[in-house]
Amino acid sequence: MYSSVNLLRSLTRAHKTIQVVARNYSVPAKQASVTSTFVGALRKIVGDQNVSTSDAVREQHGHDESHHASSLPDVVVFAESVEQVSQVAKFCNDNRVPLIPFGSGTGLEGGVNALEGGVALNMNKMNKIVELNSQDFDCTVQPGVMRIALNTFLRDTGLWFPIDPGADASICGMCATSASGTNAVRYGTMRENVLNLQVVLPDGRVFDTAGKGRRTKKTSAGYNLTNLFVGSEGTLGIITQATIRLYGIPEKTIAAVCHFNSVQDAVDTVVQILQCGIPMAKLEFLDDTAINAFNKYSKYNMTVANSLFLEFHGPAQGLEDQFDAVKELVEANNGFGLQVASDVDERTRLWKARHEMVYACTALVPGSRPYSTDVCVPISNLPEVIIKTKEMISEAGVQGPIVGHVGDGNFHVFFPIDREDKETLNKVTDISKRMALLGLSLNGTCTGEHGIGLGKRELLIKELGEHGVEVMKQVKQAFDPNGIMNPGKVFV
Ligand SMILES: Cc1cc2c(cc1C)N(C[C@H](O)[C@H](O)[C@H](O)COP(=O)(O)OP(=O)(O)OC[C@H]1O[C@@H](n3cnc4c(N)ncnc43)[C@H](O)[C@@H]1O)c1[nH]c(=O)[nH]c(=O)c1N2
Ligand SMILES: CC(C)CC(=O)C(=O)O
Ligand SMILES: [Mn+2]
Repeated sequence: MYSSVNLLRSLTRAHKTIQVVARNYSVPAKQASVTSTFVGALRKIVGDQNVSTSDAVREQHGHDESHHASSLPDVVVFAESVEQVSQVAKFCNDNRVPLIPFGSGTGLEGGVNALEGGVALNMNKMNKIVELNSQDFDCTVQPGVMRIALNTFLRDTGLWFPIDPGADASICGMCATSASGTNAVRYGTMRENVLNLQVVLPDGRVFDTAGKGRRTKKTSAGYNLTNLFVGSEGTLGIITQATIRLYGIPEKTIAAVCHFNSVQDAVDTVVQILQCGIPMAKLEFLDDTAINAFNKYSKYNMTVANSLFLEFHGPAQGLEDQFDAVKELVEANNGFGLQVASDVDERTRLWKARHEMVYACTALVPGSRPYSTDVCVPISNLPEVIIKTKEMISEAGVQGPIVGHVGDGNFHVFFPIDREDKETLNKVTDISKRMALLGLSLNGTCTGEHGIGLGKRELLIKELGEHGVEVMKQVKQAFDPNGIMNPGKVFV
């Protein structure tokens, strides 16, 4: 094990030595193929039962939930301990074989697709909750712990972990993609909620990004290595443990929906709610097309219009006042049909249906897969991007329901795509690119929460500029000089 300070020193040294070569950085080609000898050696490290070369298992690990075509790893390894992860990483590194960390495969940008083959590393067997510090509002989990299992475990403690990408993803996979979801407007994203990460580097070194055992809410101790790994998409190292923040389960929750004739009115309402300092837990936008898909798939009969789904969290006393203030703002902006979810079951049903929107949208085109977009802009620019996006969708004559984490200025179009339908695929790819460029021209980002993966590598250059990407590549070179970690992702 290495201390973080040693690691920082070695990175600084590495940085000095790579200054010249980094400009010519490119992911080195795979130098060794995965031979039976190589697989045999992996079996020795993790045991026979934890290595699979079967087609079914490789297929399961060669894709995520996105539209990107599968690319299968040569072999799948199931690790049972950090020591095994370290040995597997070092062995792949020594043999220059690609290593792709696999969480639960729910990503939306092709993050786990094994573009150059190699080893998919599945850590689902490492699924212990290592430590719960309820008085400090934090807990530490292994990489196989899933967010729903964590919240089930926490329920009786009065605490919860609010970051909620619709899918039941692994917490460490959520760290790797810097995930968020519907609660980010109140509780932040993974970036604000990770206190420490245990990481295995490709050369087998193990270190804790904030120092072993540290779990403070704040620190000014040097570079923020924790946030370097949040959003690193498996390209720097393997996250084998995460220490995350927890929150008290709110005493009372109110969910509500309301409707608007224009996108501008809906967004103005949201901006005014935030300006009033009302601490909303969820502020979600669904356009009329999305409500239509929502009604069909989840058997609702909601008014088909641009809509806001809202949720309030807080002490019972005072929450009704917050609701009344929001009601006034909705009405002042020509909103209508404000309705509260009648009970807990109805509230759960509403949010389940919202999280299942991706399936509601793919149900519009039988046999399709979702092609999702993820533009995020400063909220005042949101109406312009959404309105222009709706024009692009309608001009192209494709289906494209829109949902948005509007309180964060983040929205998605879910295009249901039949991959054989090349004409629609081309149109959608074109709209998706134009939307992202429009977002970038309005001070936004091409991805608020799904990551760069495969689909947004060119856009990353436009977003950060040549020097920004070059610096990122230098960081990558320092951690992963042989380019074995998830090659072909993030960078072109
Ligand atoms: C229906 C639905 C709805 C949503 C979403 C998905 C789906 C299917 N998502 C996407 C979600 O964020 C994403 O699925 C998870 O963050 C990824 O977690 P997995 O465990 O599935 O990682 P997955 O296995 O998909 O891997 C994702 C990336 O992380 C890397 N990785 C995984 N585990 C790692 C580890 N231990 N160490 C290092 N690298 C690792 C992988 O190599 C890959 O590059 C989302 N997201 C969001 O932010 N907001 C949302 O609203 C939604 N909504
Ligand atoms: C398929 C995605 C667009 C899912 C997502 O991020 C969401 O529903 O908010
Ligand atoms: Mn989302």
